[in-house]
Amino acid sequence: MKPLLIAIDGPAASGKGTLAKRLAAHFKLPHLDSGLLYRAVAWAAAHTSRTPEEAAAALEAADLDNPALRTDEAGQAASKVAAIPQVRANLLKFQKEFAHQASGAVLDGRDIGTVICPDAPVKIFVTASLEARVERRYQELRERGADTIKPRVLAEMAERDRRDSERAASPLKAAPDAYHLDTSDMDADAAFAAALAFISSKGFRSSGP
Ligand SMILES: Nc1ncnc2c1ncn2[C@@H]1O[C@H](COP(=O)(O)OP(=O)(O)OP(=O)(O)O)[C@@H](O)[C@H]1O
Ligand SMILES: Nc1ccn([C@@H]2O[C@H](COP(=O)(O)O)[C@@H](O)[C@H]2O)c(=O)n1
Repeated sequence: MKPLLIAIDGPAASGKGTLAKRLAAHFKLPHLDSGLLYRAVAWAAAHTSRTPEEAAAALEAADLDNPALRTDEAGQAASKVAAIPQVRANLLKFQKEFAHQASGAVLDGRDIGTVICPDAPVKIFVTASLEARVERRYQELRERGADTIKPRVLAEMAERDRRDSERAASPLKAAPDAYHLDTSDMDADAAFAAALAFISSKGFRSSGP
C-alpha cells in the first residue's frame, strides 16, 4: 500500500485546516498548513528588508509559530504575495519534500491537489457557502477579541476568494479527481466523518486506536 498522502484544498474558512488537523491526528501523520508559508512570506516582506521572493527563498528563517501570522490582515497580505509566481516557485521544493516523506502526510492549502501533490491518492476539496464561511470567521475573530463587523469580514473574504481563484499562478481550484465536501450544513465532526468514509473507500484505515 502506498503511503497515505492527503491533499486538502478549499477557500478561506471552509474548514480545511480543522479537517486536516483531525485527519493528521487520526492517522498519526505530519501536517503542513501551507497557508502559513505565504503568511510568513508576507510578514517578512513587510517587516524586514527582504522582497517577497527573497523571503520565500529564505523560508528556513521564518517563524511559523509567530501569532502575528494568524490575523485576518496577515491572510489578506498572504493572498497578495501568493499571486507572485516566483514566490510560489520558491516555496515548491519545501512543500513537495514535506508531502513525499515516507510516513505519508496531510497538507492543506489552495494548490495542494493540483500542483504540490497531483499524485496524492486522497484529495479533498472542502467548500462552504460564503455566508457560512463569513459566520465562522466572524465568530472566530470575536472569540479572539478582534473588533470587527460582519460586512467587513464578508467584503474581505469575497475579495480574497476572488484573488485566490482568479490569479494566473496556481489558482484555487479542485483537482479533477478530488472528493468535494460541502460543509455548509455540517459541523466539524460531520465533516471529519464524511472525509474518513471517503478515505476508507480508497482502502486506507488507521492502524491503531
Ligand atoms: N464543519 C464546520 N462547521 C462549522 N465550523 C467549522 C467547521 N470546520 C471548521 N469550523 C470553524 O470555522 C473556522 C474556520 O475553520 P478553519 O480554520 O479550519 O478554516 P480554513 O479553511 O482552514 O481557513 P483559512 O484558509 O482561512 O485558514 C474555525 O473557527 C473552525 O473552528
Ligand atoms: N497552498 C496555498 C496556501 C495558501 N495560499 C495563499 O495564502 C493565503 C492564506 O492562506 P490561509 O489558508 O492561511 O488562509 C490564501 O488566501 C492564499 O492566497 C496559497 O496561495 N496557496
